[in-house]
Amino acid sequence: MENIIDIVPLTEWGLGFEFPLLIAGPCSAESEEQVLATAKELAADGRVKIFRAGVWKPRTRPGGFEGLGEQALKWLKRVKSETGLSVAVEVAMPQHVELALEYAIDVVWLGARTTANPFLVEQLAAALSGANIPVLVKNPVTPDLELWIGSIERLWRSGIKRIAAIHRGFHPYERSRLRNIPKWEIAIDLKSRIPSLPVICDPSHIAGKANLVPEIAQHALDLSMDGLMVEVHPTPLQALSDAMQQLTPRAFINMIDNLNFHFTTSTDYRFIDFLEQVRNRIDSIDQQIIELLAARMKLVEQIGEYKRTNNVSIFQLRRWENILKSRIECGKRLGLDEEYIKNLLQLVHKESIKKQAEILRGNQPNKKE
Ligand SMILES: C=C(O[C@@H]1C=C(C(=O)O)C=C[C@H]1O)C(=O)O
Repeated sequence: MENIIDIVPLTEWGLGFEFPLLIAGPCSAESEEQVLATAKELAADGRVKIFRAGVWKPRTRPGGFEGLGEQALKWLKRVKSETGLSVAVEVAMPQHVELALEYAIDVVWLGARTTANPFLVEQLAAALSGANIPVLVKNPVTPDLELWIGSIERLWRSGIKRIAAIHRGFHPYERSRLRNIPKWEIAIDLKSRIPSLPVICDPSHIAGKANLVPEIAQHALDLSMDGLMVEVHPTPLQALSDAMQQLTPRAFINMIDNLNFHFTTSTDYRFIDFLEQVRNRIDSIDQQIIELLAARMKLVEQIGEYKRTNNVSIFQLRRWENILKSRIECGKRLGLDEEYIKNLLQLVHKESIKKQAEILRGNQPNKKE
């Protein structure tokens, strides 16, 4: 991957954005009244900076409401002039980009199905390259970080420097409490891979149900996400798309009032001192964990040598079951989650099997083949 280091921070996008960036609006633009009423209520509150509305809707199955296209872009132009909000739409084809630019749309986003298609992203990147317009990139439907980064990279290579990612969760296949599996670790990994990239959370698509949206939005803020994109509709249950997950403007404003917006860090010297002291202790514990893992591996190697001499197989089911059971019980007594201990031990066991396999094949452990 090329080093993407020059993405413009949100606050310098020139559209009056503050941190965290709040984007809200209906899933789909359905009528001029619906669009304007929602935008006016959001604008009056003052915290939302971008009004979103889908005008081209890529539907999973044919026959659903596919958006009103150019007609709806005219309404968004009115939103802009009457409320001062910036306006954003999803684009999925180069023709969409052309029309969006013609109607002076301020920001566009690529949807989850588009991000997953490198040919399409390449075409969109070409269509957007001279436009000097910010582009938001939703994660692909599948939990594939490389594909997400690939789309961002394609846009960036075509000269777009105002880019943000939108984390909208991943397809769960089976029914779950949430509509999409968040897999927060992927959003965190993206942030570590491209530190200058703002990552915005879309709690509406992760939650799938209006009453779960605030919980997801709070979690995103707890993880230092740079903004929220939320679906807001004046009468959600009558919405032509995503009826279950949209909030009324009132409910949205209420949610924002009650969210805990954290600072990314603190300049208070007591906080800095405290953090440093505790982090020093964590550093020392991590050092000990690694030393203990190395000592454990030495013993595993001894067993491996002995198994080789005595022609005994590497994997020992009974012993492994006992280890899992006793360590999980021990962890539970100390307040540690069963799944956490299990995952950790599986990692340790996998590595010790690998080491013993090397020994059995006659290779020196640690020696490169
Ligand atoms: C080390 C051994 O070999 C394997 C590795 C184990 C471990 O890492 O603790 C446990 C059981 C075996 O599957 C052993 O037999 O004790």
